[in-house]
Amino acid sequence: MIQVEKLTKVYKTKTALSLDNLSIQPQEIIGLVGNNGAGKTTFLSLLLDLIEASEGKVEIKEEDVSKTEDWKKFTGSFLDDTFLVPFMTSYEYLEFVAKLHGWNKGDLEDFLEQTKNFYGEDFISGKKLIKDLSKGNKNKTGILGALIGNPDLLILDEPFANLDPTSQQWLRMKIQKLAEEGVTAIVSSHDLQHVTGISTRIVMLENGEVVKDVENSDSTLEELEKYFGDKISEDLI
Ligand SMILES: Nc1ncnc2c1ncn2[C@@H]1O[C@H](COP(=O)(O)OP(=O)(O)OP(=O)(O)O)[C@@H](O)[C@H]1O
Repeated sequence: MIQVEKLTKVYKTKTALSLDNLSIQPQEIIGLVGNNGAGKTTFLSLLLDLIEASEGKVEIKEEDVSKTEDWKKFTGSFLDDTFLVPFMTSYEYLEFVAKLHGWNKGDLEDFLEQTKNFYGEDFISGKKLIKDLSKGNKNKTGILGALIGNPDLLILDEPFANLDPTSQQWLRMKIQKLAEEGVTAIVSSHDLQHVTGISTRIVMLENGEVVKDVENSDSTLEELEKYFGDKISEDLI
């Protein structure tokens, strides 16, 4: 599904990302982990051609993302608020995204019925503009937008942040169900419980490099907690 070749992003003198080769197969759920500044968002932004690589390339279904547009039709993503339109209501935004995917009003209504356990509180049909929503409801709007169009590839940056417990659970179940149906997902998260709860594979970044790339197993959560915990010096607490 995704092939990354010698991908580098340098900001002035800072190398934010330096990946050798990385292949992601269909139906994998990649959990992307790493401390603040590790390069997760930079990686996801390069996958989505939102920033220009200093070197190397990303191919999605054998198409160079920086040279073609076709991959955008089957890729759903939400990285941050910049994906949203602040002066629209959530419904207007989702209607706009639905139209881009060729959905009619009925398709959108069916989708909103299907996802109502996720957005729970009925902010979708309210008059509040996106700019005035809570962080969690902004995130819900963006995640719903990423799911519209039945993507083959789903890319989400910190999707569990600011979500209520019901929405977090729903999203975990949804991502796993989508993978069973053939979707490939890349999900970055600082929440090790969530990320190990859904992923088939964990990719860990540190200083822009892959320092761990392992199949997710019963022991992975404990190993990750130890890895990150070991960075703490007890005498500095
Ligand atoms: N536009 C930019 N200009 C300069 N440096 C940047 C820019 N964007 C990111 N960086 C730097 O690149 C490095 C990787 O940042 P990135 O946002 O990808 O990390 P991250 O793993 O997503 O972090 P977090 O968990 O805090 O979201 C950091 O050192 C960051 O300061």
